[in-house]
Amino acid sequence: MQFSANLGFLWTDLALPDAIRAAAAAGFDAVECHWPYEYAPEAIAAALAETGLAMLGLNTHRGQPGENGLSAIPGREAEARAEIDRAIAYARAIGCKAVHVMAGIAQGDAAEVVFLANLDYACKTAPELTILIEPLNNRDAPGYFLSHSDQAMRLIGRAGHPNLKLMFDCYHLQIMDGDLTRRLQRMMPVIGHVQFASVPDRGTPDHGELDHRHICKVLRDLGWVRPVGAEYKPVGPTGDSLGWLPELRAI
Ligand SMILES: O=C(O)[C@@H](O)C(=O)CO
Ligand SMILES: [Mg+2]
Repeated sequence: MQFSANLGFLWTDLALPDAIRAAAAAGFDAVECHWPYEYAPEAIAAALAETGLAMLGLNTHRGQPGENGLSAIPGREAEARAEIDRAIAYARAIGCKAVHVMAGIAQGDAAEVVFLANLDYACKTAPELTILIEPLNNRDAPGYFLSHSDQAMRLIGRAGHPNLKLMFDCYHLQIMDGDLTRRLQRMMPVIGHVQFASVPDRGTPDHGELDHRHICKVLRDLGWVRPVGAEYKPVGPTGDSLGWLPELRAI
């Protein structure tokens, strides 16, 4: 298996270009991030070129403090699309192939209509990119519009864009939906990226209620060859948290 270091959680003590270098030195196959916007894209592109790593994904901006994205919020369409444009431009500038469009805190039919319209805009604006949507668990992200994988599947079906995919984060989906083996098998055709962390503490993928060796074997048997996102919160220095990597890499 191959792994991508999620630099939203790993090496957060370092500036993003140095975090990319640290991930390369630790043996990761790729990197991904959340919100890189405080860094000039040239600095990120240079670190990626220097290390040979790809940046697999980045997120649209969350909005004001306390917000968690704008794309499903009625009345905020102009801001949401400006953030989609900004994320797409940034992704293009650094050669990143996926943008996670964050829905925001909203509920109901009007939110769904707005989210679908904004996803349509993102998919048409950047047909060469993968546009990701990610169900988040409602303990960490109360009120977030998208919290179940079946809900995401319905939205992807209704949107009808081949570049709209599911971010299958095993951590969130174990909390919200469970049955991850069958869910991975069933949803594989529309999965654009996979992430994981232990449940319930969002720590290293070597303890807790999820067996990550099993998850990796399921992914391997389904023909998944892309790096899986290590999106966990290390307790101490990131470099001291990588004991899981050799065993899962050997699967
Ligand atoms: O799981 C997460 O929290 C992230 O993948 C994300 O993009 C939203 O914060
Ligand atoms: Mg995630």
